Amino acid sequence: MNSIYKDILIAKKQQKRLLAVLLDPDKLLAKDVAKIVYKINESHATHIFVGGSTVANGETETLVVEIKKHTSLPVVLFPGNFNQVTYKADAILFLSLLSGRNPEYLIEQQIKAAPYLREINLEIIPTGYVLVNGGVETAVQKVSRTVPIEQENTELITNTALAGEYLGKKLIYLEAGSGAIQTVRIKNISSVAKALSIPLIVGGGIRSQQQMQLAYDAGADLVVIGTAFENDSTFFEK
Ligand SMILES: CC(C)=CCC/C(C)=C/CC/C(C)=C/CC/C(C)=C/COP(=O)(O)OP(=O)(O)O
Ligand SMILES: O=P(O)(O)OC[C@@H](O)CO
Ligand SMILES: [Mg+2]
Repeated sequence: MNSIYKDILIAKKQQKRLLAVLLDPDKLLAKDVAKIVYKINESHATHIFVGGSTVANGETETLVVEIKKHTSLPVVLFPGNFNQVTYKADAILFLSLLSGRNPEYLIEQQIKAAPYLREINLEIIPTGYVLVNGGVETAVQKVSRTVPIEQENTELITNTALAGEYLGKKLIYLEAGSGAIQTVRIKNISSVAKALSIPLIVGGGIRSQQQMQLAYDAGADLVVIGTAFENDSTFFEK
């Protein structure tokens, strides 16, 4: 029970760098799953995240089932909506969008998911989700109808993440948004990492090994790669 979070904590303590590949049920065709997951197995990835900002009912479960046929990596839900919850995954990032002021994504979605989560045996990882300006209007921003925090406002970014920890979140996910032009600035990653004692996830717009290294060096415990691998399945071979 709760082994995925425990493993993240152990990795953090041992200063092991974690890497999640984000697979979007909206974009990945069932026929391509085996090939794609094979590439992930061959890479340094430690986790597979599954989720999207806009995913039709049932698509997430179908994809998770297909992924699990081909890997022993933990499959973690990263849902944009409560309709993406499925017991077929290993864990769920139980997100609350702390940077936004839309009650739907602060608490309503979580209330909608609760009765189903009660019935199933899915590891729940309370996660504070902090969206910063990635230089374009990203899908998360559009769907959630919230304003990201400006990257210049390191203090607000840091205090938001810290408030998440004090609220009892087990992880903070610092996000520039999928396909961001500007990744989360190093200054912001390091400021948040210094303030937190819980593990820090960083994602959004990371497109090179160098950007990954910089994020880890600044204090990210887990880096998420979505678009770069979506666009080039040889990304991790480089
Ligand atoms: C806890 C439960 C059940 C749901 C969480 C609901 C919340 C708070 C969501 C946060 C806001 C949100 C819409 C997050 C989306 C996260 C996500 C999966 C982003 C990936 O975006 P893509 O779908 O890859 O965007 P593109 O299609 O533009 O690449
Ligand atoms: O698709 P990219 O830009 O890699 O972003 C990954 C993830 O942080 C999006 O929520
Ligand atoms: Mg994406």
